[in-house]
Amino acid sequence: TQDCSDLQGAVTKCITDAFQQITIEQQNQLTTDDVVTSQKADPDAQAKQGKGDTLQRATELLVAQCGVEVINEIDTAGIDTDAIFDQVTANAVNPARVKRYVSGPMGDASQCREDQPCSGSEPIRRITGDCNNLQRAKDGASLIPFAKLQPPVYDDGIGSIRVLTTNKASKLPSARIISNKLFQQTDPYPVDTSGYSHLLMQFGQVIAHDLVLTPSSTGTGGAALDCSICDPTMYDKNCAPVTVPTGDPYFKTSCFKFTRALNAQTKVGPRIQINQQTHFLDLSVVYGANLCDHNKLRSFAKGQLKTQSPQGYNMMPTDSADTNCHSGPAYPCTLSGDLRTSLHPGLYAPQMFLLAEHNRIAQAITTARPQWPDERVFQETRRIVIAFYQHFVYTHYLPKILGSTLMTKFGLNPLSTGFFTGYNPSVDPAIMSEFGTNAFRFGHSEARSDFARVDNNNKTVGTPVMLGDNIFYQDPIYNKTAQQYESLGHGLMYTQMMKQDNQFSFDIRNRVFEIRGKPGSGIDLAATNIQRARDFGVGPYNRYRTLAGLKKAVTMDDFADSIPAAKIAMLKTVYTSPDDVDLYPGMVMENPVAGAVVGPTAGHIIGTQFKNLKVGDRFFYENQVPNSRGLNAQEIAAVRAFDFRYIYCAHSPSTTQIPKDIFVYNSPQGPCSNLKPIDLTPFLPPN
Ligand code: HEM
Ligand SMILES: [Ca+2]
Repeated sequence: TQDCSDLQGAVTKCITDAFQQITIEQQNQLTTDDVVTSQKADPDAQAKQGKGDTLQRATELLVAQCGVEVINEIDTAGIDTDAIFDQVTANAVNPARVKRYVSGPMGDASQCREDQPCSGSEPIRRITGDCNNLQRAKDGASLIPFAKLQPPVYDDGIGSIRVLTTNKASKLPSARIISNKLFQQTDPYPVDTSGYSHLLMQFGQVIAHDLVLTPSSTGTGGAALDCSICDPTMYDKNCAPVTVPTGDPYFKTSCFKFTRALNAQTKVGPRIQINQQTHFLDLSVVYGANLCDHNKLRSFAKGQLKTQSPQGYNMMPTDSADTNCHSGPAYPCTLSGDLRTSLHPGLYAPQMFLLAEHNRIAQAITTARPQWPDERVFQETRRIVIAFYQHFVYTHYLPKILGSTLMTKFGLNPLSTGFFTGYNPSVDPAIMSEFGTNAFRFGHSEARSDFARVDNNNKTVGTPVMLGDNIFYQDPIYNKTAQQYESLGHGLMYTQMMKQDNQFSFDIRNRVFEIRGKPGSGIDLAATNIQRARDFGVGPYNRYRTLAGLKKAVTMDDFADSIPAAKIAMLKTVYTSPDDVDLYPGMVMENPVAGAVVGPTAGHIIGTQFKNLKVGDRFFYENQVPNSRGLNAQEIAAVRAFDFRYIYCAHSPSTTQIPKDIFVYNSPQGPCSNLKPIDLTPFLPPN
């Protein structure tokens, strides 16, 4: 072994050994063709994994030899472990294999990235999110690591998934056991008492897909790891399948699949996860977060995004190469800015309406300014659509989720006149691990198993689409007798969502990714949320509730300031110490904040995130940042005057009336003819 006093030598030796070990392990990896995943890593993300895995192993070897303090010593000594990795792998015998490992140069030179240097005068945000921050060009860009509210707590201090209790004396219960005890729905299940519609759930998922996509680890050459193997001696180190107890009410196997988030660390130290979406609220869910995806979506004429019209319906383009798709080729899945659009049929209508409105505006601009080239029309349109979407999220979505107290506390209320002056380039907008893995997954509790199909008059036009039968099946979208996606769009407005609490619909808890006719072939999403937080090293609930002003619990009963006694009693059936309660169950058991959907802890994390997304986004629609092109006074007035409901009327031909508030299921209807398109005059300078 190497002498730890020669740090440089010890690091080099450990990286060399780690590289060798990982290379051999890769040859014995078990991969599979039939894994369906919503978290598929794109090629640029994949290119980072070999380096990440190698450096995690090197860190493990080094710590075993020199103690955990070595990580800090390396930093203090200024040793560039990234460079040592590059040296070591450059000397490796097999250049083809190394290519997959050396992510830095290869990843950055990818054709999918926008590499030109930042210039302060760029009129519109980039597709990849680069250069939003002029001091730190990569802030908020796609493929950049998640931020963290609290440092990660991996069991080994390096990167192993959290399986131990906080005092390390025993093992945490399996996430499925926790779900069985705490997350089952009563029958019938409680609906939301504020009268919110299922569309509030659905729109939340669109926002989630705009903000977060955590790529999963892959096997060699991008193959899917087989993480449904239950024997720990057999599965890859990047698998962490969830143990199913014997006698489980639904699953007959002893585990269900779970793939760890891809490790993109670039130096000796802890494991690091990245976001494949742009972190900003910028409709990357519609436009794509890298140039390769983006270019596939555009027609490159008149500013249009591609569409198609089978059976007379205006639809998104399809992706015949989508390996997740169970219903193709007869009913192909959808191509959009996010690979999860075909996850279930409820997502289609809201995403389609945004795309269709882009095309409507681009057409109007082209008609008014026929001399403008495609690129100019496209980007001007994109700028308008992102602006009214941001306005809608902060005006109509967030206040319902957070309530007025938290909206005010975090400074999230939109202005009705003038400009926001709080842009702060020192704020990192990055999505926080705690937000992506848990807090913003509160919406899973709102999702029903049944997605109603009704017409404009709320009359049934087909049998409800069951979630568990339709994960990555798109045939309901093509069903013309049941009015295609229009009836699902209406159904979302005219049914209640489930209450946001610790009850999850049967399909969310048992049938996500299930293959038709094969009960038990899917996963439990609520349990997966717990496992995902452990995967990221997100610590327990007790570490977070204090941030929201609650006291640190010493006994389980101390949770009484936020959790009702009956639910604390439930927590006691799975956890013995308050320090072990996972963040997700803690949050969904909290009483909601007055006027809010979520409780204080989720509310704190979500509020902090949307604050960072506002003050840390140079292109936020309310900004007038010196030397950056924001909306001018007339433009922002047009955005504020625009009623978002217009897009539900305009792009669903059978819709002639619309609820006063599309997020309130029984709110009075009014005619669509009262709603006007956005006034484009301010966006059309004379030339
Ligand atoms: C029918 C409804 C929904 C289904 C079937 C669904 C399914 C999923 C699945 C399979 C994942 C990946 C889990 C993992 O491997 O870690 C996920 C992640 C996530 N979901 Fe949902 N979801 C739904 C609704 C929602 C809603 C309403 C929200 C928010 C309001 C939401 C927010 C999120 C977030 C933030 C993530 C993390 C994304 C990432 O890290 O890549 N989801 N969801
Ligand atoms: Ca985004």
